[in-house]
Amino acid sequence: MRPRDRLRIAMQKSGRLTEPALELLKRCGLTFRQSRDKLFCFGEGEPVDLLLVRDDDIPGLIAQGVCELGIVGRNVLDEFRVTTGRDSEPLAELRPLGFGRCRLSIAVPQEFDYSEPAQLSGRRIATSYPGLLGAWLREHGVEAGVVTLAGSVEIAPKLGTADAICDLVQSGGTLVANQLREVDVLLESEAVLAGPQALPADERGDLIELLLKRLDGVIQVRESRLLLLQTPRAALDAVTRLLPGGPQPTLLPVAGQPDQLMLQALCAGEVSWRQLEEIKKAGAREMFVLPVEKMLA
Ligand SMILES: Nc1ncnc2c1ncn2[C@@H]1O[C@H](COP(=O)(O)OP(=O)(O)OP(=O)(O)O)[C@@H](O)[C@H]1O
Ligand SMILES: O=P(O)(O)OC[C@H]1O[C@H](OP(=O)(O)OP(=O)(O)O)[C@H](O)[C@@H]1O
Ligand SMILES: [Mg+2]
Repeated sequence: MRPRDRLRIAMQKSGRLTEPALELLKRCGLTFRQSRDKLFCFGEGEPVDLLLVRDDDIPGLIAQGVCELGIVGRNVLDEFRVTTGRDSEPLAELRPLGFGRCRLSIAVPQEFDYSEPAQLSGRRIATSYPGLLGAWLREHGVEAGVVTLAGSVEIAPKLGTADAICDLVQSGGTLVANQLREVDVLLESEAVLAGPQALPADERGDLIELLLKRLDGVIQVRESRLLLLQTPRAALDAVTRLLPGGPQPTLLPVAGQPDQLMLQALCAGEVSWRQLEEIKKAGAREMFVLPVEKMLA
């Protein structure tokens, strides 16, 4: 029997999600003793250990109870749930983590005049996600051939083994390089924390709760920006209306300029150049957008 008082988290051993996942766990106060070429890393501070595996294995490891949590792309988690029929089973997406963003899309050769899914009827579609693709085709009442490939899916149309593909897209560079065009999105994906719908009724449940609280704090701070600006009192209403969401701004007087105010606002996300330009048009100036390192309300 394995001890029930330590938690195991599975994550990708080597790939796109490895560095950001480790960084996130570190920010949550978790550090690990073993070197990264090992499969198992013993947690130093908290009783939380790491399993370093292929990302495709993560949902199965959680479902089998080998580990309690996993950091994995939503694309991999949902593919597992669809193909194993574990949609309603207690394998849940506990938190979106905000990195590894990409989408699972249908792409066709440039010359394919695509306007709707029905045009895929009778065609062959190459993919590494037969479960998600099959579900999408059924949903749209399309009968198409699904050609399952482990990788290099984008080459299939050129080789004549498929008429279209269903693959991950981020910048779109891979599609352009292969004269393909993205025409439909099946799934918006990012790394997620996967785990049990119902927490284990032992120490591990308490640990998961603690970790989720820390994670929420870390994610909130990571996505927060502090906006500082100066505005004439007369423009305050207009400027305030344009501020990206968040709590009420703090206002401070500006020494020697009674008609001016210094405004400080915590924004719950990126502040774009476009938003800044709009705020400036409303009368603000001396604008600064600062990242937030730590926050204790
Ligand atoms: N171009 C991309 N940009 C951003 N995120 C991506 C991109 N491609 C894939 N991802 C996300 O990152 C996850 C891991 O991608 P990676 O290419 O490292 O996986 P892999 O080759 O399947 O690795 P493994 O060896 O663990 O099986 C994907 O499942 C997806 O969620
Ligand atoms: O839209 P883009 O920014 O081009 O990204 C999409 C590509 O990234 C991933 O492949 P990856 O680069 O991991 O190559 P691999 O699957 O061959 O390992 C994915 O499978 C796509 O091919
Ligand atoms: Mg993989």
